[in-house]
Amino acid sequence: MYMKKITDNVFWVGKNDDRKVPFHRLILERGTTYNSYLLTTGKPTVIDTVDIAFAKEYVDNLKEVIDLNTIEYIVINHVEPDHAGALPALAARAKNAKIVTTKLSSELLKDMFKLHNREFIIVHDGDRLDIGGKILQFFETPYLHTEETMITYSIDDKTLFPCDIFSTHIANNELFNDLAAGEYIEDFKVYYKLIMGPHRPYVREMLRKINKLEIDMIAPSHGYILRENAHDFIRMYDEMSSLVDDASSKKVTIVFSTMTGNTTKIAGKLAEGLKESGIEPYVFNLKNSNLDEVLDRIQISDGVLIGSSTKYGDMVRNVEELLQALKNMEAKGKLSAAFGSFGWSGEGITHIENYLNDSGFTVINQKYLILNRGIDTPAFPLRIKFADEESLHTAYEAGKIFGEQVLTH
Ligand SMILES: Cc1cc2nc3c(=O)[nH]c(=O)nc-3n(C[C@H](O)[C@H](O)[C@H](O)COP(=O)(O)O)c2cc1C
Repeated sequence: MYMKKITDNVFWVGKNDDRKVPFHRLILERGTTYNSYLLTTGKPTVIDTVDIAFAKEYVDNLKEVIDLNTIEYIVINHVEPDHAGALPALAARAKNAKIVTTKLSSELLKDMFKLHNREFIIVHDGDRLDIGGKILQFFETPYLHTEETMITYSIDDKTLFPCDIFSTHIANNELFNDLAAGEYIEDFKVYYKLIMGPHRPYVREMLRKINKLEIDMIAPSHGYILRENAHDFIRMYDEMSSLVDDASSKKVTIVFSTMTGNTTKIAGKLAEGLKESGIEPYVFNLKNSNLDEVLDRIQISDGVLIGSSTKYGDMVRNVEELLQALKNMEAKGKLSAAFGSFGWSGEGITHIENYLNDSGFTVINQKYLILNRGIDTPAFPLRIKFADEESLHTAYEAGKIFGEQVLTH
């Protein structure tokens, strides 16, 4: 009863959780499943585990269907404890198993579950692993749903094990989408919107990777296994991640002041990042711009980036004049962020951010990005020490992130 066949030598060994599950400040009203898979090949392999709350039950069940000492590999696609939570319990019993995962994931798992003495196999995009009768291939899919995430593809079964991607939070015993007792497409879309939507560019990247694969079945970590019309679900992700808004209709203004040109370079990189996300920004160096013209432009913008280098613990004077003037503007709904070059303390950038907050702009900073995208990125306020090449690249990335926020706001 416990182990359910998916396809040749591939079994579901997960947990159906029909409680109202608290998760990411939501209550999953229809419950969920934690789908773990056992591949009974020459080198038996487990793909993902179950929620940490069910670790003991999971291992007790699994040992009834396989000698845990024979498990060769435990593939971990994503470290969150609703997937990897039973790893320590399983690894303690499956003593010969090597843990197959990405480099970042291995570091997180070691720290989170004290697995420092365990053998890991680190895989990179496109790497393959022979599990004795089947070949698995791995693809890094960062930020879907967190930075370390990857997906596993069984070449022989034409089956994708994408972990959170293509999941649905619905407790069920039917297992397959063609057997679903009730409606599930809406929940599938809601899941996308909440978990994948904030990482839209990464969804596009993932789709480019899997489009090259032959896929008959998608076996995610939550909800139904999609064996009927698997491609319809890929198409839905494609549609939902395509921008509804025309990027060219979104307006972003970059305004800055500089003493020796370093902040000019940062503004240039931000502009490049914005262009990459599809937005052509207006860029003003305050030294040779008309303030009224700058204000008019900000008035019609969806987002504004304001920068200054730090001069004697402050921003450059004309930036403060601009910020004073912005206090009278209807800023509600506009996104904004601060940036600038500094030498040792960088107070100017913090002063700019304070002004933006006080004026009613929605300020993009680490707190905003953690709460809205679930990632701990320090993209903004963008503080660059002088202007070396490496840190200028972070400005380019920050430009892309800002663009994405504007496009999806
Ligand atoms: C007159 C002067 C005052 C400065 N004061 C500070 C300061 O108080 N704190 C700081 O972090 N950097 C300070 N710096 C360093 C600059 O912020 C740093 O060189 C920065 O890269 C300059 O960027 P910019 O070329 O865009 O003006 C100062 C530099 C100058 C020339």
